[in-house]
Parts: sequence; structure tokens; C-alpha cells
Amino acid sequence: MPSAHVPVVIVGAGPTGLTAATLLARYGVECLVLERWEGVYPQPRAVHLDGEIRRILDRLGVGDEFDAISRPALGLRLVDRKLRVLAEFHRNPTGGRNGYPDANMFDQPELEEILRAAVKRHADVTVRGDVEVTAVVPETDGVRVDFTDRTTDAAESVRARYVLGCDGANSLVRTSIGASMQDLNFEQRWLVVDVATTVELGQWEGVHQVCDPARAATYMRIGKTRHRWEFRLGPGETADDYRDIERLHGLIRPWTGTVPIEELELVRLADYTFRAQLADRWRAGRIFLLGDAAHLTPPFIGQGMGAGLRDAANLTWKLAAVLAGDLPARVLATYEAERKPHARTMIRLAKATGVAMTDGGELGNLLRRLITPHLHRVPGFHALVTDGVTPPLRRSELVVRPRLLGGRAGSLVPNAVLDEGRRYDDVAAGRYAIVTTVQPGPAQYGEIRARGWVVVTAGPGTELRRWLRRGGARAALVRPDGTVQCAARDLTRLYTAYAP
Ligand SMILES: O=C(O)/C=C/c1cccc(O)c1
Repeated sequence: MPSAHVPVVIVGAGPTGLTAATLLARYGVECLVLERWEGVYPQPRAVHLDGEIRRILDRLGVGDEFDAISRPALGLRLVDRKLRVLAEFHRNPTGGRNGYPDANMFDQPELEEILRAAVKRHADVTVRGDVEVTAVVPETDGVRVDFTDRTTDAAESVRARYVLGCDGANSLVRTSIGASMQDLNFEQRWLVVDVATTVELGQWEGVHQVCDPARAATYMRIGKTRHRWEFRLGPGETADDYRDIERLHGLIRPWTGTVPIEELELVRLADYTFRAQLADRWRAGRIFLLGDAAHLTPPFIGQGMGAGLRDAANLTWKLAAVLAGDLPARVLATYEAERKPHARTMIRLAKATGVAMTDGGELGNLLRRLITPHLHRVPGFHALVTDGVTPPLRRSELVVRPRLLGGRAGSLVPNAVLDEGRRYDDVAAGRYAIVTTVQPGPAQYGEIRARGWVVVTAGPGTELRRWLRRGGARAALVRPDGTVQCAARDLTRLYTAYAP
């Protein structure tokens, strides 16, 4: 029997796979998502996403639904074992440069329900749960994906032009392309606990990171009645040692204080091994790796899940453009070139935070008291931890940066409020945009429109004009994913820098 054909097969229906499917559908690309489980994975996992990722949720059409289940956080505090503050990094809880709170707390199963409902609204996406992908085989003009229906045991195949491996840390797709994870030397066992209570704990509403080699810990409120704790496990300890609220109570009491134990409900408990890993290659021909299949980030800066959504946002518009014949297939090489260094930087920052929390014994505690108040001076840490901004993407065919001065290329355009009261993302709506302080002439306008691009005028006194000026530019070409492709002193030079 001949197998079915579909432009894109996505293996895995976690947040990364569902994001990729919804974004592709928005570009009119049909796809099939294959997932081992029927429903949402119920264990405690990600709890935070930043303002950049919140913008991606808007593009999926789930921004308002997310706001209804999430809670802005005030920032990140490093505290000592007695919960005395060593350093504090503030986040804008109302609207930063992305137009949304810089730090958003949530419960991952709730977010996944929203993402699943959103993908079902697109006729171009089919999600098949309860199937096991058994092989991903490159062919001359596409890829064959073999899978088994776990209910009937029937073997099936589908042919795709491209395959996205969003199948998590133990990715079969990764193995199929002969890629392997590089270990970035971080491995710790932690207990992860969600507790519900209707009693107000009265804690500072941000992320509390307890820097204590004897018992490093994290606490944060993630919902109206929901709280997350994470504790580093000692040698020989397991999650089972804390399997009920009575056994757990000693660990969480520094935050719950006098709240009676009967008012605390243990919702979920698991032990996880936090790792730092990066796949050595993210692509083989028409097969790509995204999310945990490509990178594992320790959770200490809350950037693990978001990295997968960044992958999906980076790759999908390129794939859609290549499938439509608007861009040459060679631009697909920019996915790994741009995303891999970014993921590596975020993993390093997360590792550094983890090490600051857990290393060095008593001497470490002394150094922490001296050094942590100055952490914001470290490059990279400064941008992320003090401004909630992740690093710009490296140079690629689709990020044209001047060699000496960085300029704006590779960074995300602010989601500024424009003249009409709408924000940048609503106006650009997933298309290329020219952001310019000077109106293009009629001929240029015609050319821009013919390409299907939008013109966003950065008038006097506007946020976008200030942003351009601070980057030494008067015009920028912004990609459909919001990344600046190139910026220049005027529109003509912008066209020269842009090489389609
Ligand atoms: O830096 C932030 O805004 C958030 C950090 C964070 C979030 C969630 C879990 C963590 O361990 C850290």
C-alpha cells in the first residue's frame, strides 16, 4: 500500500512540536504530528517563560489564554541558607520591551492543554497520539517516517519533505541522523515538588534561589494557589523519601512558616537529573532537531522550555518560505548556525547560576556573600539577568552584521506600541518588515509591497526610533520571527546589505 505524503512531519507533541505545528499552519503548511502519548504529560516541569517567548505565544493565538493561567514574577533573588538576600535582579512585571511581563510563571500541563487546543483549530495540522515512531529514513526527495499504532500494533509509514524531531531528551530522530549529545559537564539530582494551598504564604513573588552547598533549593509561586519547590538531593536520597506532605514539610517550612500542614496539598513530586547537553549536529539534510532533542538546559534561569519555542520560531518561517519557493533551500543552514550558539550561551548562564548555588562548601558561602552582589556586571548575565533580554543571534546568511560594530542585527525588535496604538508584532503579523525613520519613495514602496513586506515607520519621539538610533541605524529589515536581519544608516544601504 503506498504511504501518505505530507509536507512536514513533526515527531513529538510537547510544547516545541505543538508550537512548530501551529506556526507552520499559520503559514499555510500542512503537517502531521506524531506523539507517543495520548494526552498531556502530567509531571512537574517548566514553570517560567520570558517576555520574548510570550511574544511567540501571541503568534500562536494563545496569548490571552496564557495570561489567564500565568502570573508575572518580580525577578530573581539569590539568598543564603538563612534566606538572607545576597543579590536581587528585578523583572518588569507589567510590560517590558517585549510588551509583556519579563518573567511569567505557569503550570506546564495547563499550558500544554492550551497549545493542544490551539493546534486543533488548524485544519492543516493532524495530531496522532498513541503512536511510536520507529524509523526516520532519508530518501531522494524527502524522508520516510515509520511508526506503529500503539493501540492496534499496525505498522504505518508516511513520506514528508521535511521532518522536525521534537521528541525530547531521548530523541529517536537524533539517533536516526547519527547526532549525539555533547555533555557540558553538569549533572545534579533534584527533587521537584508542586504544592497547592489557599493560604497566602506572604513571600516575595519572584524566584528564590537558595545558595547553599548543603541543600541548594529554589522556591517560586507559580499560580494563585500553586507553589513550586526544588531541592538538591543528597547522595542516597530519592523522591520517595519525601513522598507525602508530612515527610516533605521540613524542607518547605522555611517558606510555609506557621501554615498548618492540613492546608498544604502535595500535587506532584518527582526527582529529576538536571543536565547541560548540546547535540553535536542539529540537522541532516531534510531532518532537523528542536527542543530537548537538541539541547538540555539546567532550570536555574528558567530558560529550558523557551529554548525549544525559540527553535520552532526560528525554523518554521524559513521552512514555510522554502516550501513556497520564496527562499532557497540553503537558508535552512541558518537554523543551526543561529540557534546552536544561542542555546550554548543560555546553557552556560544556567550552569553558572547552578554552580553559584551549589559549589564550594563554607569557602563558597563566603565568596558568594562577596561576589554575588556584583554578578550583574558579568556580560551576558547583565543582559539576561538585569534586562530580561537574551543575546543576539550570531551572524548567518539571514543575520547580516557589520564585522566591527554589532549594531542591531541578530537582536529582537522591540514589540513597541506604534502610532495606531497597535504593537509591532500585530502590525508585522509574521511577515518581513522594514522599520524606517524615513518614508520610502513610491518606487521603493512598490518594491517592498511586491515582496509582501510591511513598512513600519519609526516617527519622531517613538520607541522604535530611539531603538534604531541607539543601534546607529535609521532603517532595519526585520524577519518574520522578529529578528533584525540587517540594519543600516539609510534605506538604500539596507537594500545593499540585504542579499536574498
Ligand atoms: O530569571 C528569571 O526571571 C527566572 C528564573 C527562573 C525561573 C524559573 C525557575 C528558575 O529556577 C529560575
